[in-house]
Amino acid sequence: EKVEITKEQQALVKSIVDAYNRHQIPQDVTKKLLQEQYSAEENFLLLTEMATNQVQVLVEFTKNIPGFLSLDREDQIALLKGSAVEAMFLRSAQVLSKRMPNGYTEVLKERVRNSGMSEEFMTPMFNFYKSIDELQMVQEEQALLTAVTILTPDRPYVKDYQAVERLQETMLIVLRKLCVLQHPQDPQYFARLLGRLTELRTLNHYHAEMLTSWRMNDQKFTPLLCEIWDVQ
Ligand SMILES: CC(C)c1onc(-c2c(Cl)cccc2Cl)c1COc1ccc2cc(-c3cccc(C(=O)O)c3)sc2c1
Repeated sequence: EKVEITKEQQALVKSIVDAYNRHQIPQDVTKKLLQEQYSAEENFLLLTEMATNQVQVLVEFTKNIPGFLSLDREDQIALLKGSAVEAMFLRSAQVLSKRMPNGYTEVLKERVRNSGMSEEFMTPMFNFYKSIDELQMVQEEQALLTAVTILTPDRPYVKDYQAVERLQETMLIVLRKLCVLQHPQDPQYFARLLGRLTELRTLNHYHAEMLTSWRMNDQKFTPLLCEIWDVQ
């Protein structure tokens, strides 16, 4: 059937993509990834700094998702806490995708591989990065997929499930249309995109274990990360 994006859907995509591009980790922070020496301690510190900055970026992006600020305040917090790790996997996946000649791909991969993280998390993590890279998402899809991830209604402690579901539904309808228009040769593209969200959920589980294994070696996180990940 002829897929058409309505005027208000176009406006929705524009506001989300603009927010996605407007809120990024400042260059003077990310360029440290290129400059600092390589040691497990230094790599862990840098990744901690990046994650902390990324959470701040994520909060600003989320506030620009139409309808988010009209949700119950406590639900807003529950959605951010529940989706932070998944949103950061999506963001770091974009940075690691070879398609973006951003100069960070190799150094970030190197630092993640040597940051005191145990081997058992590397495999699922880098499999995810590979599966995201294969999708070759355009920025509209990346921005909308991040919004869809944040607006996942079944996060712990969400009270008004329906309100969140309605917002997510709106995003999914637009995302599906974009996928059909952007990848006419691949009718399964949208389904594959949603499959990545399922994979992200499993990474959440690995990440929780990663945090405890890091804490065992008494690695320090920042107050913001402790807050959002309920550690320490
Ligand atoms: C606390 C820390 C040790 C940690 O614990 N788990 C994870 C994690 C790891 Cl390993 C992998 C996935 C998810 C998480 Cl959450 C991390 C590091 O998380 C991050 C989070 C976001 C970003 C964005 C970056 C980035 C670089 C260049 C450019 C840009 C850019 O946006 O331009 C972004 S690096 C980076 C590192």
